[in-house]
Amino acid sequence: MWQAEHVRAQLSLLYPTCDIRILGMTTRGDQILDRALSKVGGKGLFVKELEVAMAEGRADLAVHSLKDVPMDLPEGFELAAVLEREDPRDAFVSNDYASLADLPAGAVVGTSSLRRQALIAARYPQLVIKPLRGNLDTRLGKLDRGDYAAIILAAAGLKRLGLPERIRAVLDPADSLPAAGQGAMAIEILSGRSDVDMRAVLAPLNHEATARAVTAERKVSKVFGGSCQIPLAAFATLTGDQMTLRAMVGTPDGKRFATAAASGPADAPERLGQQVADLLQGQDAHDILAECKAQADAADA
Ligand SMILES: NCc1[nH]cc(CCC(=O)O)c1CC(=O)O
Repeated sequence: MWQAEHVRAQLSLLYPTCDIRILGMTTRGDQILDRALSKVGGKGLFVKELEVAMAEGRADLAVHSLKDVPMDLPEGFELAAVLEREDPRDAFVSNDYASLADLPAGAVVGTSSLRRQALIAARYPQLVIKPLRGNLDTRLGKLDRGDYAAIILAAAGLKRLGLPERIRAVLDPADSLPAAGQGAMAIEILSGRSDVDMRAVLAPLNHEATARAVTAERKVSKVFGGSCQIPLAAFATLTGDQMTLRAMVGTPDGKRFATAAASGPADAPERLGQQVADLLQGQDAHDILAECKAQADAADA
């Protein structure tokens, strides 16, 4: 809702005579809270209902966290704008400890993200990772109740909701490489409407540097099937007209990783994404993916 309000405010400034209303919606991703997203089957868990609303003419655009948007949208939909990125990093949140390194052996860390789980297990094998789902308030509530010694959240969500003081430490991307698209919002529309050029309407909201970075990141994710079922990270940074992209795939237990990085012209983000994905494939990414599947099957059994 914060994100929708943010877009509405920007559009109101651009188009003061336009009446912009928010149609609040709940998605399957919001409703199913007893399972990790990696275990809830299907793609687009946070976007499908919004697409249905657009297809039925009840909404003209949908505001998403880009991290939750599938790499391939259903036929007839497209992303019209990517907004300037908020902090892309993961945040360490705790009432008692200052950082992951501070936690005693056996301390319980909350996250339902396979990526965060793998990264923590690799660096801090003495910690215990337990699932944590729900919106931000729910997750913070569970921490405050004492269910966890610490939890890991996206810094972007905490900052947007005015809770930056809950961040005890931001995780350095070198230790905890962000998910593709983390911290960025995207606006989705129906393609090819004849009555109004929505792309042109929304173009002023597009942030070109962010759009390029996330295009490279999402390309890596796409090559690996673009799902929440494997620990995958991809993070691009821009310096002038050059882009550097780093990515990793690993196993949920944190025992195996493939990592890769490359730089290239910022105006060819897909090529850079493919290049980094190829570098990952050149390592034992294939084996790692097979092992992810084995670990998921074992966890389900
Ligand atoms: N469905 C999970 C999700 N999707 C986007 C964000 C955070 C906000 C962002 O990345 O823009 C989160 C929560 C989290 O990672 O803690």
